[in-house]
Amino acid sequence: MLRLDGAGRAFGRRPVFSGLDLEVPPGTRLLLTGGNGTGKTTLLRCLAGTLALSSGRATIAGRPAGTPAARRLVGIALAPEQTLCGRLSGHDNLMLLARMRLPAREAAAAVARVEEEFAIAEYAQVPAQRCSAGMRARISVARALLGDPPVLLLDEPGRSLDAGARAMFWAALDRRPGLTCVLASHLDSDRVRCDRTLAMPVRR
Ligand SMILES: Nc1ncnc2c1ncn2[C@@H]1O[C@H](COP(=O)(O)OP(=O)(O)OP(=O)(O)O)[C@@H](O)[C@H]1O
Repeated sequence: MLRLDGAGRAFGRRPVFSGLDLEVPPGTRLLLTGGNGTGKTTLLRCLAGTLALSSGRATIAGRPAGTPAARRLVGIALAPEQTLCGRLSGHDNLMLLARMRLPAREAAAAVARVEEEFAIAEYAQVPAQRCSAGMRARISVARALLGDPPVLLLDEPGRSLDAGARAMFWAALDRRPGLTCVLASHLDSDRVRCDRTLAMPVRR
């Protein structure tokens, strides 16, 4: 479902990773681990297509990462507390993406479903800029699931979530067994929820 062939990314002359080969079969949950600055976010951004690789190739179901065909297959929550439109309510943030991803007649039902899954309803009408970091993270992760994309890319989804919200997150993933998921996390509790681990190498 997701593939890297000799993938590398550098900033200036400084490589973050290089020569990375990876194959993630459909339905796999891959955990990215590694200390601060080892390149987890950079790799996720290259898979999402918001950052280009410096070398090699990344594909989503055979489509080059970043192309419209690949982006349509991917749900993204890369900075879960920061990527909402602050002036819009959580509900309107969700509706905005639902309308882009789904036929108009399906958008409201899809939003209602994720609002229920993440218990968002009670603050769904509050502007996102007045929500707490954890509330915004819930909305962002819920948003990534809209339209049931086959691939999910998540950067530390549990960082701001309380224990209950983390349980909701994993339950939502368990309800979607075919989903291919790559997530970066520093939490030991996430390791047992994933099938495979990729430890980003430390560079000096
Ligand atoms: N836009 C950028 N310009 C220059 N260097 C960058 C840029 N973005 C990231 N880097 C560098 O790339 C390296 C990897 O950063 P990245 O954010 O991918 O690490 P990470 O593993 O996600 O870290 P953390 O666990 O702290 O979130 C770091 O050395 C960082 O300074």
